[in-house]
Parts: sequence; structure tokens; C-alpha cells
Amino acid sequence: MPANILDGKALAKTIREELAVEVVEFIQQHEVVPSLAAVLVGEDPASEVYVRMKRRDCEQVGIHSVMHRLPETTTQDELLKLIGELNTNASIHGILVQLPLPGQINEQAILDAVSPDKDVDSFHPTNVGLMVQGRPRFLPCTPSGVQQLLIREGIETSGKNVVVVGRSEIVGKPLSVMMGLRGPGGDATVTICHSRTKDLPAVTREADILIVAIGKANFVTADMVKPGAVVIDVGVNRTDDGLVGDVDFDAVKEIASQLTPVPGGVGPLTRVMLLVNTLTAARQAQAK
Ligand SMILES: Nc1nc(=O)c2c([nH]1)NC[C@@H]1CN(c3ccc(C(=O)N[C@@H](CCC(=O)O)C(=O)O)cc3)C=[N+]21
Repeated sequence: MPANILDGKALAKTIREELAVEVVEFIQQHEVVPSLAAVLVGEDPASEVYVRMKRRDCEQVGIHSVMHRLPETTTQDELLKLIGELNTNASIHGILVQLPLPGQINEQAILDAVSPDKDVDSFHPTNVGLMVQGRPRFLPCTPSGVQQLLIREGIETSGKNVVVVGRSEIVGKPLSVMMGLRGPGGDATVTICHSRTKDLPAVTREADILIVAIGKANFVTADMVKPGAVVIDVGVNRTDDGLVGDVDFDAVKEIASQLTPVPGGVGPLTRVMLLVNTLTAARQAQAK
């Protein structure tokens, strides 16, 4: 029987509708509108698309968004100056610096400069550390989207073998930590794989839940998947065939029990978690 296709797009819409209600309540209670500042440097076409979608999402749930567009030639000091201003601007609750940044700018220096209180991507070392200790201020958007998908689709993670392919700072590393923590969407036995892993197919075939985030189109083939496994595809690869994931969808859907598509899987949930974090940031600012 072919896999059930997990509809991330529909789930994202449901979560946005829930959030819209929470945002109205927040505004009534505090007379403050949750606000996100999005910073886009240069003219990367994919980044333009993402930032436009994120702003539309904000509009839908009643979060105010402010766009800061800087030229490709922006220096690191100029960008640091803008971030400093956003950090001290009390009407801004969340700051998103869209990646990648142009080559003359050190990404780590920029991400470290965002106030941890406004770090809705959860990339700041303080927030990474708090998450690892199991007392998060924010959860990183893509890992959190994957975890919400598993929780809300009723996919048990406790005691399961989870194999994460890819060790990026944005997805693989934090997600492997989160799924090993106590609590819903966690309590799993986690294995993290990367380019040095020996006999990768043998490892991935042990997965009850296989999560793939390496950025290689159609990398995971049917022979790498245990029959009945849940397969989560985090890949976003632009090819001549359009946007495709890291999983060979047509072949793997004959083997897996559940599978996320690309587009329409994890991507929309990533965006929704940014909204969740912005409301969280606004709540935390009010509580101070
Ligand atoms: N500071 C920062 N934070 C990020 O979270 C961040 C970033 N920079 N830079 C780029 C990556 C990539 N990323 C995606 C978000 C949504 C979709 C998404 O919504 N995808 C849709 C389709 C999009 C399309 O049609 O192109 C889908 O899969 O259905 C994809 C990719 C966030 N990133």
C-alpha cells in the first residue's frame, strides 16, 4: 500500500488559524501588536520569495511585519548597526535576518548580534544552549515544524529509532537534540548521519522515523528505507524539474508508511513556527 502523504500545507493553515485567535487575544489584553522585522540583504531570488511568503503569513495571523531591504554591497558594520537599532526598538519583538548573506558579511557575527530575546530563528548561542538543556526560549523553526508535524499527526516518537541525515546548525543538529529530549515529539533514540557515516543505507534502514536534511535532490532511495517507516523530507532543491526534496518521492512512497512531499510538507510548517516564535517573543517582552 502506498504511503500516506503528510499534508504540511494543510496543517500549517490549521496552526495559522489557531494563532490568529491567540494574536487577537494578545492584542486585546496588552494593546500591543506582535511585530516581526525581516531583514533581506541583496537580491537572491529564492530569499525574495521566502521573505514575501513570511510577510503574507504574518498578515494572515495579525502579526505586524516590517521589511528592511539592504543592497548587495552592504557592509558588515552597516548591517550590525541596523540590528543594533532593531534590538533596542521596543515596538519590534522578533528579528529575522534572511540567510544566506552576501560573502563580505560574516553570518555568525550577525546572528550573534541579534538580541536573544528577539531571536525568532533561535540561532543565537544562548538560545541553542537553553534548548539543549531542555528549557527553550524559542525552538528553531524547521526542527520545530518537523516535531509539530509528528505530534499533530499522532506519530509516536517515544522509544523509536530516529535517524537524522545531515548535521547542519539549522536543521540536523538541533532536531537530533530535540528528538532525544524528554516530552512530546521527543524521547527517541537518535542517530545522526553525515558525509563520514559508514554504510549509510544500513543505518537509515534501521530508522522507524527517517528525517533527511542534506540538500541533495532525490538522495534517499527506496533501498535506504525500512518498509513501513515514516519519512520526513526537509530538502529544498531547485532543479530543472522544479522544487524537489532530498527523497526520491515516487520510489519511497511505495515503501514508507507515511511521507512528506516537497513542496507542501515541512516548508510551510517552518514558516508557521516563525509566527509562533514572534508571538512568544511579544509575550515574553510583555512579561518583563
Ligand atoms: N534566517 C533564516 N531563517 C530561515 O528559516 C531560513 C533562512 N534564513 N533562509 C532559507 C531557509 C529556507 N527556508 C524555507 C522556508 C519555507 C519554505 C517553504 O515554505 N517552502 C514551500 C514552497 C516554497 C516555494 O514554492 O518556493 C513548500 O515547501 O511548500 C522553504 C524553505 C527557511 N530558511
